[in-house]
Amino acid sequence: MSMKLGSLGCPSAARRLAGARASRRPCVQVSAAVYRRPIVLVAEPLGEAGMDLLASSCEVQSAQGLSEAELCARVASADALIVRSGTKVTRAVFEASQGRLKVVGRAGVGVENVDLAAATEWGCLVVNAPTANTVAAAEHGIALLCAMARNIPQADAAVRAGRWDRQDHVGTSIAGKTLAVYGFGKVGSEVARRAKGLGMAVVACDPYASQEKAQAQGVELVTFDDALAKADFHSLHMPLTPGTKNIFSDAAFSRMKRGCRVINVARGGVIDEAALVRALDSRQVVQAALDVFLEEPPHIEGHPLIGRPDVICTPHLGAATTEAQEGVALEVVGAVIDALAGLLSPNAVNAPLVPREILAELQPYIVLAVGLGKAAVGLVKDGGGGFTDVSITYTSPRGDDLDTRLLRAMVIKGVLEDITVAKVNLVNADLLARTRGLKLTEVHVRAGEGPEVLTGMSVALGTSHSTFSAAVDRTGRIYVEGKVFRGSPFLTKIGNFDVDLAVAGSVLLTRQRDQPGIVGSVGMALAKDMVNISFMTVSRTAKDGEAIMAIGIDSEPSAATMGEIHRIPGVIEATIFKELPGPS
Ligand SMILES: NC(=O)c1ccc[n+]([C@@H]2O[C@H](COP(=O)([O-])OP(=O)(O)OC[C@H]3O[C@@H](n4cnc5c(N)ncnc54)[C@H](O)[C@@H]3O)[C@@H](O)[C@H]2O)c1
Ligand SMILES: O=C(O)[C@H](O)COP(=O)(O)O
Repeated sequence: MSMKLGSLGCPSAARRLAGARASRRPCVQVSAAVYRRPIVLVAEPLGEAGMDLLASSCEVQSAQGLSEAELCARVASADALIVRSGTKVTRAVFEASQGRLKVVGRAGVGVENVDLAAATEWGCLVVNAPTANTVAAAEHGIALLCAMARNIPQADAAVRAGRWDRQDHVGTSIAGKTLAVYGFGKVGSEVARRAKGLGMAVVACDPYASQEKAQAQGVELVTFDDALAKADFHSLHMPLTPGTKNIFSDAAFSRMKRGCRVINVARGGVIDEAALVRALDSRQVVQAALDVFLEEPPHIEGHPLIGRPDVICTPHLGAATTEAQEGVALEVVGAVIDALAGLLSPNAVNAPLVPREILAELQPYIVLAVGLGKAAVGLVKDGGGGFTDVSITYTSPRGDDLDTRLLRAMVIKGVLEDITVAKVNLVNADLLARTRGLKLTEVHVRAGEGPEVLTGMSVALGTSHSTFSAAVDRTGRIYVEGKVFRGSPFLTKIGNFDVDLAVAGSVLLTRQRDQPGIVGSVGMALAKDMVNISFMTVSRTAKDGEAIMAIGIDSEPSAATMGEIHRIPGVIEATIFKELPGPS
C-alpha cells in the first residue's frame, strides 16, 4: 500500500524544501519530478534481488566502509542512500547533501543510526524494512541459546587449537528448562514457538501483549519479577525505549535464579553491561550470549564482556541470513523506489502527516491524540494480560462529520511507538494496529458549537491492570481524557479524577488522602533528589476525601525517591508519565 504524497496535499517540492531550510522546521517532501535515472548510493551489502530491482530503475553506486567524510562527499551527488546498521547517517551527511538526498533506506528494522530530525529538516524521507528479518533474528536467538548451553564456540576453538578436551566442555541440557522471553512481539513470539519445540517451558514477560496471543501459543504471561525468578534462560526481545533502557540492571540480575543464562539479540542498551559483568563475576549469571552491544562496533580490546570464557559474542548477526537479506533488500528497495516516484510507503519512518498549513491548525489536537495514547499505555502494569481493546471518543461540534483518520493514527502512534519497534504514520497506522491485534472503537459525540475541531477526546484501554489504580474508570478500563484549551493540549481526566495537566514533559502522579503536609513532603523528597518541579496541580474528590496531585518534573526521580514518596503517610499510590509529547 502506498499513498501519493500529492494526495496529502503537499505543496511543491521546491517550495517545501526552501521553507524547511529557511525555517529549520520539520517538513518532509519527496520530489516526484526526478527526470533522469535517480542515483542511489548503496553503502552496505544488500541482497542481490534488491540490487537487481534497484538497477531496473536507478543508477546504482556501491561503496562500502565509507568514513563519515567519504559518505558526505558521495551523498552530494546521490538522490537516495541505502544502509544497514553499520553506517551512521548523521546530520553532517544531510548537510553535505544540501537537500539532494530525497530518501534514506534502512535495510532492516532499527533506525537508531539515522539522524531522523536532521533528515526531516532537510526534506529527506527515511524508510525501513521492519518485517523481513524477524525469523532470522529468532533463529539466531535459538542458535545462541544452543551454542551457549553446549559450549560450541569454546569447544570448536579448542579442537582448532589441537586439543580434544571432552571434559572441559560439558554443557547443560535445555529440554525441561524454563525460558523467559522478554518482549512477546514479532521476534519474541517466534523464539517462544521454537523453544517449545525444543522441549522448554516458556514464560513471556510483555506488559502489553494480550493473553489471547500468549494462550494461542501455549505460553504463560508473567510479570517481570516472576520471569526473573522462574527462568533458567532469559532471552531479550524488547525494543530499546526510555522504559527498557538498562532494564537488566544489578537489581534485575540479583532477582534472577542463581546460575541462570542470558541471551541478547535485541539491543545492547537494554542491558546495563557493567551490571552484567558483575553478575557474571559473582556467578549469579553463569553464561551470556550477546549479539548486540551498547556501542557498535564495540571497542573489542579490553571490552569487559568480549573474550570472557563465559560469554559468547556475535557481531550483530541476527538478521544475517541470505534469505533475510534478500527479504529486507526487496522490502527497502520497493520503499525507496516508491519514495523517489513521490509515493509514500507504509515503511516510511518520518512521514509527512498533513500539509503544513493544515498541520498548524491541527497541531495541538495531534499532540493531544499522541499524548492520550502515550499516557494510557504508560499506565499499563505488567502481568495483567496486556490489552487489545482501544476505544477513542471524539467530542466535537462536527459529530459524525469529523474526519478522524489523522487523530486515530496519532492515538495509535502514541500507543505503539513507546512499546514496539513500529514507526507509525498516516498510511500504516490502521495496518499496524490490526497486525498488533488491536481492536479500535471510535465513538462520536456531538457537543459544543463553532469552528473547533474537537471539544474533547478520550482514550480507554481494555485493561484494569494499571500502575496507578485511580486511572481505571468505573467500567474497568484505563481511561484518560483531554482537550485543547487556548491552543494548548491538556489532560483533563485520569480514571474518574479531574486533572489539569499540560501535555508536555514528564509528570509524577500521586493519589493521597486530602490532608495537610503531603504536597510539602513530596516536594522535599524531589528536592533532595535534585528533581526540579515545573508545575504542580492538586484536585480532590471531596474535602477530606482523596486527591490526585500532578507534578511536572524536569528529570526522573530515583527508585529510592519513588520509594520514599510511596512511604509518605497519606500517599496511596504514585507513578510517572515519561515524556508526554508536547508541542514542537
Ligand atoms: N539482532 C538483530 O539483528 C535484530 C534483528 C531484528 C530485530 N532486532 C531487535 O529485536 C527486538 C524485537 O524486535 P520485534 O520486531 O520483535 O519488535 P516488536 O515491536 O514486534 O516487539 C517488541 C515487543 O516488546 C514488548 N515490550 C515493550 N516494552 C516492554 C517491556 N518493558 N518489557 C517486556 N516487553 C516489552 C512490546 O509489547 C512488543 O510486543 C528489537 O529490539 C529489535 O530492534 C534485532
Ligand atoms: O534493526 C535490524 O533490522 C537488525 O538489528 C539488523 O541490523 P543489520 O541490518 O545491520 O544487520
